[in-house]
Amino acid sequence: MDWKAVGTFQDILYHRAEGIARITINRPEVRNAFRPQTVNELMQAFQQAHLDPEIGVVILTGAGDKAFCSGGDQKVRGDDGGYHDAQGTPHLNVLDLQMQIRRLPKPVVAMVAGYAIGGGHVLHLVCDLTIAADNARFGQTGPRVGSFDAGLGAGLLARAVGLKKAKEIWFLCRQYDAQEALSMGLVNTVVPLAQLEQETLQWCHEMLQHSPTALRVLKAAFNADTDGLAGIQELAGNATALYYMTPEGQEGRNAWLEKRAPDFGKFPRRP
Ligand SMILES: CC(C)(COP(=O)(O)OP(=O)(O)OC[C@H]1O[C@@H](n2cnc3c(N)ncnc32)[C@H](O)[C@@H]1OP(=O)(O)O)[C@@H](O)C(=O)NCCC(=O)NCCSC(=O)CCC(=O)c1ccccc1C(=O)O
Repeated sequence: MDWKAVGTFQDILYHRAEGIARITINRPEVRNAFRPQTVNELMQAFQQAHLDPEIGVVILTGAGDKAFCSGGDQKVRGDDGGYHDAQGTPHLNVLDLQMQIRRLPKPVVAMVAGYAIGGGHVLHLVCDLTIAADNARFGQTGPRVGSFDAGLGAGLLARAVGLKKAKEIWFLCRQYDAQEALSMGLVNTVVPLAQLEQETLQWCHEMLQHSPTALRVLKAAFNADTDGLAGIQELAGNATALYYMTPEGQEGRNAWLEKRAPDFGKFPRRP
């Protein structure tokens, strides 16, 4: 793959090639923990991938082979309700990033080598697919380090692995290896570390062969019940976009622009 770097970031890397965007958390010295700067840059990169018509699939990964992401950077966690940015302002913006990944109308694949822990574990969870290296380790640490994600981190985990297992993961704060993660339905496949990128790209290329609209609507459908009315809004937005592409939808707009009554009678009432 002839990856091309895009943009200038401090905490992440953004590459694109052959219809795939690869977004890398680039703080290996702290096992790719995220601070507000990291989350802001991730949100910029995901927005770029969202708007880029040449991108059909997005990979989220971490730099190096020791960690995908170790969650919120505990060294900048303040006492005032969040993680401090360079100005000392507290943030909890990883929740916006989680929703942005879910609302991005293209498949997002977590490519996990090493630790996916704490908020980093939730990040892989909110991705559509997870390809794990055989050295991957998964777990939540919140109750041990004075934190919890009672939103998607709890609810989505329960949907993925079942309620009892999700409670075990959160209440005991154990770590699980890649094979255990596979057997509980937390990841899609496990491959030797040396084959991680190749395997992930293979999955991406397979998805790129398929109808982008079908993948887009399916993703919205899979998220709709978990996200409640906001999920239905996302799913329904696809219906509106498709309706705008029909002569029937266009007749309403054209009639209004032409200052005449719309003629919807010519459109069939399909059974
Ligand atoms: C990940 C480990 C298991 C890796 O262990 P190991 O390989 O032995 O490496 P270490 O020697 O421990 O670490 C190397 C180096 O990295 C630093 N580091 C590791 N993780 C972090 C981190 N999360 N923050 C800051 N720094 C980190 C470590 O200190 C070392 O550096 P030194 O200079 O040598 O000290 C292990 O490292 C580990 O267990 N890490 C901590 C995992 C953890 O507990 N993460 C935080 C969980 S809480 C969270 O993620 C918040 C989620 C959240 O953001 C959120 C949740 C709900 C609502 C809102 C929000 C929100 O928006 O904030």
